[in-house]
Amino acid sequence: MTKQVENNDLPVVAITSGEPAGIGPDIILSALMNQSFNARLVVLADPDLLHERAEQLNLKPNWIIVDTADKAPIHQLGTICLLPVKLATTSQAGHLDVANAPYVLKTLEIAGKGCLNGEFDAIVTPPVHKGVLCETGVHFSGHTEFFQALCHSEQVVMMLATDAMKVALVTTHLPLQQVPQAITDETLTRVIKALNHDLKTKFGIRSPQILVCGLNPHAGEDGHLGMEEIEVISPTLDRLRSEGIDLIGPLPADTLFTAKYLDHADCALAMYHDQGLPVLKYSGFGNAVNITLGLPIIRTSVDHGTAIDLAGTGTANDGSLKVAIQHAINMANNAKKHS
Ligand SMILES: NC(=O)c1ccc[n+]([C@@H]2O[C@H](COP(=O)([O-])OP(=O)(O)OC[C@H]3O[C@@H](n4cnc5c(N)ncnc54)[C@H](O)[C@@H]3O)[C@@H](O)[C@H]2O)c1
Ligand SMILES: N[C@H](C(=O)O)[C@H](O)COP(=O)(O)O
Repeated sequence: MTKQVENNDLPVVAITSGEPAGIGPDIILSALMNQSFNARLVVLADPDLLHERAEQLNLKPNWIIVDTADKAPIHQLGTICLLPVKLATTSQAGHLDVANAPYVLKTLEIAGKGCLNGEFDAIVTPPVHKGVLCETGVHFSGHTEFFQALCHSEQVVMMLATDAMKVALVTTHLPLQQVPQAITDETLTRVIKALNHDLKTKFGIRSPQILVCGLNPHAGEDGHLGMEEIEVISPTLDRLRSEGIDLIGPLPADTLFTAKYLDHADCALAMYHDQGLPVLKYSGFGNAVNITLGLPIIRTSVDHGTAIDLAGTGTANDGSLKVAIQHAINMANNAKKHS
């Protein structure tokens, strides 16, 4: 009886399979066989895909198949609990096939809707291949934007985190050419408010200090190297400071990511994807988590892509997936405590 109560108290975490031809299946198998998690983990995948990849990698997990998430047991080392979703066609490691794009999207949809209706407490997403999903004719920018649309969230924020630093982005998967127009007072305000809110609520930081990058080299060099800092970023930061948010910047991005600043702040906010993420990945690739802030649900992911070149070889590092699963569990436990 006691056991039953404990079981039901633990969060149910959906883990999607990601791109079936990539390393998603490999790292799911390896992470769940090598680390135990105090949660009920449900992998949304085609059982044949996982069985075949396990065979290819010479792994022999104990399989549990459930038809509903509530039947998922507490994770045990070496056990994989599957909620079946059928592939459209057999998938071969290392060979992308657009025919399986609807399968990938289906797993995300089941996870997202299941989280919204309370079936799952959190979602962890191994990597998808954006290019092959776009080949269906429907543009797919990333999980971040997919779950934003699914949850009808006005503003989401992509944040990647290691033990050493957190880096959030104002714009996400946007062509570089479109970035300057996207840095508006309205967007910056929404992003900073969502970031500040979630640093408090999801990370328990009472008064977060956020370092904000400039957009241009040397934060515009007093307008000689670009006007966005003077015309948009500084006035927005000044207004938000007057509302009580602890913001430093805009700082030149090339020196913001140094101990002098990072040691005293809680998060860095970069204006675009490749301004912030290379620094984070250089410092912690393989051990970072990607968290979508601003959603009504909990969603974490890995810090790497599909690594098609490594699928089925047994050489993919599962470190980031383990971190992503643990973060999802922590956040779900935290949310349960405060609900
Ligand atoms: N969370 C996600 O869904 C996610 C994240 C990043 C990239 N992607 C997508 O993945 C696809 C491929 O992207 P990419 O080639 O730019 O990046 P990638 O991360 O797949 O590969 C970059 C390099 O890192 C290596 N690598 C990646 N993950 C590794 C791991 N776990 N262990 C060891 N080595 C690893 C690869 O072999 C490759 O050399 C793209 O479609 C991209 O959009 C998805
Ligand atoms: N920008 C992420 C990264 O570089 O790691 C990655 O593309 C995943 O993004 P989504 O979580 O939106 O799929």
